[in-house]
Amino acid sequence: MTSPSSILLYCRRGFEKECAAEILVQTQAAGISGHVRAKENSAYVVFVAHEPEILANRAARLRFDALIFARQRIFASGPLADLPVDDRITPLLDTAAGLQRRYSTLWLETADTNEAKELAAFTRKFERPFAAAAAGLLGGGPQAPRLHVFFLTSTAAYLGYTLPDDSAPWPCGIPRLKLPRSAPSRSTLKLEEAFLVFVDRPETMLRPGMSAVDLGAAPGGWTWQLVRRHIRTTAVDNGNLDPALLDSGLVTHLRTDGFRFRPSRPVDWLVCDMVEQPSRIARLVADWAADGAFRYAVFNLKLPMNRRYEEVERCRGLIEERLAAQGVSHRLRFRQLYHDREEVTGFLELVS
Ligand SMILES: C[S@@+](CC[C@H](N)C(=O)[O-])C[C@H]1O[C@@H](n2cnc3c(N)ncnc32)[C@H](O)[C@@H]1O
Repeated sequence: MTSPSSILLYCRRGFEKECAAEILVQTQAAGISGHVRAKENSAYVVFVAHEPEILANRAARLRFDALIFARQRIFASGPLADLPVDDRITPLLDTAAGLQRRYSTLWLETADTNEAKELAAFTRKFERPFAAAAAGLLGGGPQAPRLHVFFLTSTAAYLGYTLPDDSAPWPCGIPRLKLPRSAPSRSTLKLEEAFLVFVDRPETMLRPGMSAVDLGAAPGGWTWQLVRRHIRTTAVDNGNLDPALLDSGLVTHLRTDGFRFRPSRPVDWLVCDMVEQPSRIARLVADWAADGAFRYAVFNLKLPMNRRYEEVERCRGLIEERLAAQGVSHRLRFRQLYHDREEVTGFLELVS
């Protein structure tokens, strides 16, 4: 078998620098030396390992969940350039057979840019003959690695694999969510995606009858997601809420300052989408957590234009430091969701 030479990461267009910085930090911590190729606005980044065997041996130390800006992370070979137009299949199959014995499924992908999307017609046409030729390699069962071919052009591609329990479960790392007709804002998709990404035990973590506070709730897209799950919600915002939410009987609207409000009793969920300095939001969440005022929190950090990775790490540090001082066990993660723009979403779970 051949070791993958690279780590291919998909990210939001314009966030290549952040994605590159974090994979360098993560690989360095794991003792994997290499360099990064990141072209501005390409929506992907490649970490090239100087010694592929070391990458293969230490890959398990690189948890996908720990990355913030990567939508997907693939252990890859390539790029395979100059694929012959009359037979792209043979070199791709040879490379796939060298990396893993069997795969569960095949995903043909491109970067999330308008230019790359023009390749979609090509990949759609190529998929069927390629899948037929790869049949012997596919069918490895749901836990087997997924085979990814990431086309840069119709004759150049990276080829690699993801492990189902340590990667994003969607092609291109993008969950295709439909905006529900009755939701009061597009923002609703951010919380829906956050639940998909962070909530690993929905039956216990999102139960009907639970309680929540939504800070910066108007017009109500996040509250809508909570109400949909029959969670009693205190929605805090000076702005107006969609009247249909109030009619649900599950929502109390308070026109007050989200930085001053505190519930009289701990709630199950704190969600927060106020437009404010990230460190101010991080301190607020840390304050609530230090008092045990929630079990789970989802909060959005609007990022400044510069030093975005550093800013998220600073916010992480603020929360970690505070909770360490209080001796509060917890799980803290950040992810730039597909529905996030110049922002990332945090998730904090207090562990009893
Ligand atoms: C991005 S919007 C929230 C959208 C909402 N999550 C949704 O899905 O419809 C930000 C909201 O935060 C509110 N906000 C900003 N600062 C606030 C504060 N200090 N207290 C309460 N609400 C605040 C604004 O009034 C605004 O409605």
